[in-house]
Amino acid sequence: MGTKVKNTEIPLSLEQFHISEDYGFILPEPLVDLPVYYKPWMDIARNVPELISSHSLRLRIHDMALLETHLLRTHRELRLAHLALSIMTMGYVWQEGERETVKVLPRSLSLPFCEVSQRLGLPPILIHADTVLANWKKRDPDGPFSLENLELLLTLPGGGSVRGFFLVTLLVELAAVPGLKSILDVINGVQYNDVAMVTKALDVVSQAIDSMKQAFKLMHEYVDPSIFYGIMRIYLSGWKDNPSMPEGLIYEGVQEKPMEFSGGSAAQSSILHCFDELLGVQHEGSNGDFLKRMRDYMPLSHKQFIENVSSRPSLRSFVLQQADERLTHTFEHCVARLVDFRNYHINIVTRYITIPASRAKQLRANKQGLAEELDAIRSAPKALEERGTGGSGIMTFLKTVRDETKDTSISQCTNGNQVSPDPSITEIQKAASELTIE
Ligand code: HEM
Repeated sequence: MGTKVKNTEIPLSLEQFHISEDYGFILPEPLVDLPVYYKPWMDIARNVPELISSHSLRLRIHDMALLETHLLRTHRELRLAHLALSIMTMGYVWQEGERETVKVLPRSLSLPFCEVSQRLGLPPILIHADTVLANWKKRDPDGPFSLENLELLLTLPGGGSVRGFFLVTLLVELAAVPGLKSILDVINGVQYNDVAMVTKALDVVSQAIDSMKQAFKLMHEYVDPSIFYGIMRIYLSGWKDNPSMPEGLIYEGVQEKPMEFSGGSAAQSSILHCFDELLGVQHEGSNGDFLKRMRDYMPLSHKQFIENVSSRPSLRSFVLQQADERLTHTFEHCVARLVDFRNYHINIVTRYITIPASRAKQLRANKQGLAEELDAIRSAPKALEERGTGGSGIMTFLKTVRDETKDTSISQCTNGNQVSPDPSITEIQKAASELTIE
């Protein structure tokens, strides 16, 4: 079973890593407001889209008072403060698009943002744990956890598509919760040599990955690709490996040297990292480095949970050792579901980034198209055409990560576990190839 035998005596619980039994990595019932002293932040943070469209957000932030952070006491207060400061920061930096970026984040934002971030162990930039995990409330508190009954606390330019993007991702996180809980049973089952327990728990993980894909499908209904590409994406972008901010950003009053941070991306979601570690998926080279780095953009206790799962005895070795037909089949099925999820993700990325990027190039070259479409695409950042908001070169990265997942299969998918492409996927890929993507 290799060299990874550590931690075997310590029973693992979600609670010790601040992971909720009901909500997983989602912050349960985030606060909707901060103590009244922080009204100047919340007044601006609640109006970021309007202030950007009137080009007055930067002015408002220059006039904003420098507030102390010691009155923020609880974890949930700190999370809401991080969300509010991150939304203001992204708006401040990208207010005028990629052409007129700033070099310095003023001290009224940079000082409290860095203090709050330090207390949370998070970077001072917008992250998945802000916009998705801690940015929701139920309209009717007794109603269901459904898109119709959910609202964002704070938002960015892009209207209903921003709401759809963050809330659909939230539903994907929620769909993962039974799988997350079953990770503990898999680990215990391996520890006690209980093949039936491992098989049953792995089955739940597979079902959870399927439910995540079902939730993911809502993206098509709630998020418009041209709004996502042309308006929203830039506000999620960071200042690391970003050609439009090659030097990074100076956080005034914190340090004179510019700092570099990746932008917000669901690559910072802890859930797929957990499933990868459980199944033994190995991400090598620069892709592996990028994914590892994304763990520094997660709440510390979630990162520690992933590391703990990774330090447990190898499930894959256990499956090979046991040579139990049902267990092997269940393991293979689980790997195939994860490959299928990543294929679906690749196709979403094709629809929301690759196709609009290709269209943008065409429009720029021909200067022909519908006025509305031209407008949206013109404001789209050129620097992000080939890159993800986290800074990765998108397609090669995503396909390699998908292929590394396939490589975890014991039989290399030779007996009926192949992942058949979704019909909608084939259509999207056909449409994409007709647009001659480079
Ligand atoms: C319109 C919807 C989405 C788009 C356009 C999109 C785009 C991207 C891009 C461009 C990357 C490359 C990394 C980067 O530089 O940011 C990425 C990575 C990733 N995204 Fe998404 N994403 C979407 C939704 C989601 C959702 C809902 C999830 C699920 C929680 C997700 C999970 C991931 C993961 C885990 C990675 C890392 C690569 C991997 O492990 O396969 N994404 N995404």
